[in-house]
Order: sequence, then structure tokens, then C-alpha cells
Amino acid sequence: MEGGGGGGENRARVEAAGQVMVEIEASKPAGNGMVAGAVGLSPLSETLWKERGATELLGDVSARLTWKELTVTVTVGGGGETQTVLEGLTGYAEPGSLTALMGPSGSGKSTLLDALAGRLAANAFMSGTVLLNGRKAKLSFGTAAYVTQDDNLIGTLTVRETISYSARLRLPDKMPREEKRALVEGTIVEMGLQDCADTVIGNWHLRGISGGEKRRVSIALEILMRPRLLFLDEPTSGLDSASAFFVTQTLRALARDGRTVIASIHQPSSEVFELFDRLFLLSGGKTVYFGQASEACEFFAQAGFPCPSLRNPSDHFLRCINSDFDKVKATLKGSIKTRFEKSDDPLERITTAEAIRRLIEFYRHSQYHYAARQKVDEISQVKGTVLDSGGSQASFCMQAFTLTKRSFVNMSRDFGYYWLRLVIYLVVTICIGTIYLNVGTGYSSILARGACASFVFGFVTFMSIGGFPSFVEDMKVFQRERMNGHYGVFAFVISNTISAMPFLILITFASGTICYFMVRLHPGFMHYLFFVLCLYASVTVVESLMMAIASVIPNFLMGIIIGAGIQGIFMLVSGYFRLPNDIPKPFWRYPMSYISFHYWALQGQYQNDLKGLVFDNQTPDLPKIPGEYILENVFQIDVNRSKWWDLTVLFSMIIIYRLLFFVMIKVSEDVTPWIRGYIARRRLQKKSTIQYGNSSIDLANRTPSLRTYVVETQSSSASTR
Ligand SMILES: Nc1ncnc2c1ncn2[C@@H]1O[C@H](COP(=O)(O)OP(=O)(O)OP(=O)(O)O)[C@@H](O)[C@H]1O
Repeated sequence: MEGGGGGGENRARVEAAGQVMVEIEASKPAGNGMVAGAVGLSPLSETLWKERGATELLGDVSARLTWKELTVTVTVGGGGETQTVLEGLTGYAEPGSLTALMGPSGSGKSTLLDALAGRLAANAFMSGTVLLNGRKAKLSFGTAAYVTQDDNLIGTLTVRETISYSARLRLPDKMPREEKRALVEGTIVEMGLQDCADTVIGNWHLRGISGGEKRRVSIALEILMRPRLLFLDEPTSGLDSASAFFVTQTLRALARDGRTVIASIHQPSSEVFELFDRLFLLSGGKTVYFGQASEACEFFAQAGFPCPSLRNPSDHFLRCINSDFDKVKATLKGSIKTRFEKSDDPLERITTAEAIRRLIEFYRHSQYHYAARQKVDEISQVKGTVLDSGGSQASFCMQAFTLTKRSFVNMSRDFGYYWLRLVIYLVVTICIGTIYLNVGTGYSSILARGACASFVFGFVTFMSIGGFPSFVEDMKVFQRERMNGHYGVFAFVISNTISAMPFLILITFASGTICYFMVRLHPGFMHYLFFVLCLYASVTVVESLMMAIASVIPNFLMGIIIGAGIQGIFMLVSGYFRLPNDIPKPFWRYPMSYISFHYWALQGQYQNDLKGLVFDNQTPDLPKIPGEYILENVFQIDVNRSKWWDLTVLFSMIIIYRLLFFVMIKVSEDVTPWIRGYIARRRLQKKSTIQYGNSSIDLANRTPSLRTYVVETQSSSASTR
């Protein structure tokens, strides 16, 4: 089963991809226990993790990550033009170390993290090798944790609830509640969130915690499980300098406990900078420096750009490698020429573009580059432990139960999720009730009943589309959690279905009852029950359809347009706007009208309402018309088919759409990356074939270096951006 055995699931996934899984050596965390607890981690959670033994939950394994000649190319625009975002990067990250990625805005920090974590965008192609413990590995779905730039959190939950639910979703079922609670409280203290622990995160209608606090909640969610390999994209953005220092200190303490931590960072203070072990400096996607953070100043001095004594080293590095403002600098230079001429700062005598060129060139021929390459070769030759998902340790039942509860709490607190829809449904059905009030059995009521049913099952169910923005928010949270291996897809689909059920029953039974009794549809309890059940099934089908759309189209405007379009087509072939026998046979009648849930809902409701009633004729002297006659001759409905059969089809559609939802998520997780990998390989093959006069030379078959130029595929379609 999904989720519970998160590890097994992931292992199976990698094995299926044809990767060799031989455990050669269990590498020991280099810095295990070195300075743990000395800085950062709160004594509470640190003690707990020590008592329980972090290895009991994660296994005695460490993560050595290497990347060699890593190049990322993206396609831009529709014309197939490409842009190289990262160019031949080589580096490594070892257990016990905190590596900082620095560089100007747009230098490729996030892309490097995405590439290492296997989460590149759909239009990005990666070449080069990324090895974890000397092996190719899939780092998404829990093998590595990744705190992305966006804080996708559930707005209606408090900070404490958010972290508690996350703990229950991932910690083993057998771990006592008090220990789970202590771990949650410890993590809250570590991230300095104790003052806002009971404040809601906030959403469009709820003012919640600040942006910096949200950032810290996102980090708390990932450090909760003490991941072996942790990526963080700008963890200190939006934080004040003191918070930035303490957060970085916590990350360093985590690293010192044998974990591997890589974080991109903007503008660290000198105190924060001192906490980094290794520094990867990027400019325009190229390596400016990779080595010990403490040796970076010396590197810049050797390259001819010494850091002035009173300047923060990181500020100096970034000033040297940010060429975005060269034009502004040139203009200033013209206006205050004398000052520049007198200055002994080399940056004021040359352009930054020139400084970057010199630095990159200097690095390429320096001992730092040589040492890095040597170390990468050394580390990547050691085949260490195969790391499977360190995501969830909870059972499938625990995951499904916790997700259902969390989703239910969210739905009940979010006014826009169901409450607003309930109000609109009640208002609209009261309008229907007053317009068709006590419709009766007169001659004109025949068409009125048809129109009423068609409006209820067409437009009223259509209004369920209003929940789409909430689904999109749910999907964003799901994608973040799923990529970090918090739970399985099946647990999510089940919980989402169950948690929505009470609200949908409330909405459809309340509005259905108003409509049924005001219009005075066919009397009798079973007729009433059929009507509300039919409404419930139709609304649930729309919800399931919209959820399936949300799983592939994360933009709510596009999703609503597509959902509305699909429903519009379904309505057209429902048998009301065009009678069933008149619908053009190929395609529209078969299969489209049978795929349309409106068709089954209307067929069932027409029978439910008209069968057994007798209607007045056009004039009183003509005989009365039985409902069966109208069904067959006016609405063209097969009266021999039971209305309960129509209802069964509707309920089956709910299951089909939910399965579709599940399949779509799985396809985007497993099949799409494979297809993209195949396309990337093809492109690289094409690129490596050189046209020479009339003949072509296949470099991939001739040149050993190109033959070993392994094309890695980005492992996930779910972009974090
Ligand atoms: N999928 C993509 N499609 C098109 N362009 C992309 C893609 N990914 C990255 N880029 C481009 O690559 C460059 C580097 O982007 P990236 O987000 O990695 O920079 P960054 O260093 O993280 O920037 P910041 O610090 O501002 O977040 C940018 O110019 C960006 O527009």
C-alpha cells in the first residue's frame, strides 16, 4: 500500500527505473554528534532525538552528494530557442557540513538546488552527473527534504497545528503521543515560533502570521524529521538579522549532527557568513568560487579583488560578481570621474563583467577548482548506502486519518471552501423555488418541470466550480508535502474524498430540500431521496472532475476556464438542449452523451419526477397525458431502464473521476519525467552530431568524454516555482 511504506515504495520506484541497488558500504556520518546541541537545536528536541536515536527513525546513513559538469538548459519562447542557465558546475556536499550557495539574483542558485533535488521545471534539461553516495538516485519523494522559496501552507491552521499534523503524518505510529508533542514543541522553540504558535498561518481573508514567520514554519516542517539531506532555497529571506542568525545556527547544528545541508542565501551578515562551512559562488550560471567559506576572502585577494577591511565579505563577493548595474556604474563614472580615478578599489576601474570574467578564469586554474574536482572524483567512487525515502514512517491508516482530519478542519474554517457555496446554493435554490413555485400538473408544467430539472442539474451543479481556487491551494500544499515524501498519493485521494463528504451532503441536501418542496416535485419520500441523492452525486462528480483538473493545471483561472468548458460540452449533450435522438450520432451521441454526467442525472430525474403523474392536456376536453407518455415521446427517455440505474452510473462516475485524479498524479510523478528524460537524451544526441560538409560525425560515438556525458533527467514534473 502507498505511503506507509514510503521507503519501500521509493526503493521500488528506483529499482524499476533500472538502477543497480547494491549495498556496498554503510557510510558513517562524518560529524555525527560532533557539536550537536552546542548551537541551535533546542535542548528539548535535541534530547528527544538523541534518546530515540535519530538513526532509529532514519537509519544510520549519511548523504554525500556530488555533482560534476552539471549543465542546465531551458527552452524559452515558442521558437525552440534555448538558454543555458547553469554551465559545467562541479561540487560536492558532505555530511556534517553546511554549504551556502550565493550569487546575484538570477545567477542560478534556485536552478542548481532544483537540479540537485531532481525538481527542474518541465522546460529545463539537465546534463552532467549528480550522485548520492556514489550512485544515481532520485532525490524527490522523501530521499531529500527541500524547503522551496514559496511557503505553501494551509492558511486556516495555526503554527502549532501545522507542525503537529506534519509530525503525525510522518512519525511512526508507535511513537508515544507525548514524545511527538515534545518534538513538535522543541521544533517550535528552535525556530523561535513560540509567540505565534497559536496564531493562524493566514490566507486571503484571514490575517495571519508574518512572511518571516511563514518562512520559519516552512523550515520547521522539514527539520522536524532531521533529514539526512536538506536543501533550502533562501531560508533567511524575509527574516530580520537576528532571526536569520538563529535559523542559520539551527541549520549548522543540524549539519553538525551528520546531516548534509545546502542552502541558497542572499546577503548574509558577517556573523551568518561565519557559520557556513563551504561556499558555492555563482554568477551567470558559472562557478566563481567553490571551497571553504573561510578561504573565500583569500581567493578574492589572490584574484586581485581583496575585501576591504571594514566590508562584510559576502557583500564584497556579491559586489564583485553582480554585473546587472554596470550601465548605471558607467553613467556615474562619467559624472564623478575624478573620484573613480583616485580610487584604489579595482572594481571602480574595471566593469563588473570584466571582474566576473577574471574571477571565473582565475578559479578555473586555481588549486580550489583542482581540489574540488579531485574530491568529487574521490567521493563519487565510493559506493555508499542506497538512501531510500526518509519521508514518512507512519502507516497508511495513520496518514489517511490525519489527512482527513486536517482537511476537514481546513474546510470547516475556510469560509470560501464550502460555507460561501452553501449560502449561494441556498439563495439560488430559493430563487428556483419561487420561480417554479408549486409547479403543479397543468399542461405548461410539463416543460417547466423539464426546464427546472435541467437548471438544477446543469447550472446548480456547475456552481461547484467555485471551489476550484481552494482545490488549487490544496494541491500546492500536497505537491510540497508529496515531493518531500510526507505521505502517499492514495492516502491523499482517500482523505480528500472523505473530508469533503459531510459538506457536500449538507449543501446538496439543504438546497435540494428547499427546491424539492417549494417546486413540489413528485410527492413521496423515495422521490425526494432520489432527487437529493442525484444532486449530491452530480455535485460530487463536478468536484472530482475539478480536483482532477487541479492536479494538472495549477493555475486557477485556467483551471476554471477548462472546467467550465468541459461542463458546457457535457450540458449540451445532456438531452435537454437537443433531444437524445436528435444529437448527432458519431461523437456527440456516442460516446459524448454517455460520458456526460448531466445526461444520466437528467434521465434519472425526469423519470423520478414524471413517471406515475398525469398531466392536463392542452384543452380540458382532450384526455389527460400520463407521465410515461411524455417521457417516451417528448423527452425521448427509455422508461424500461430503472432510474436507480442512472443513479448508479453517477456514483460510479465519482469513483472513476477519483481514480482519474489518482492516475493523473501518478502519471505526472512517474511517466512525465521518463518522457522528458527521453526527449532530453534525443536532444543531446542531436546536438552531439556535427554536420561536416555533406557528412555528419556522431561525436557521441567517437569522443569518450562525450560518451560519458550522462544525461540525467529531472525527476519530477512538479516545478516548485
Ligand atoms: N524553467 C525556466 N524557464 C526559463 N528560464 C528559467 C527557468 N529556470 C530558470 N530560468 C532563468 O534562469 C536564471 C536563473 O534563475 P534562478 O531562479 O535559478 O536564479 P536565482 O539565482 O535563484 O535568483 P533569485 O536569487 O532572484 O531567486 C533566471 O534568469 C531565470 O529566468
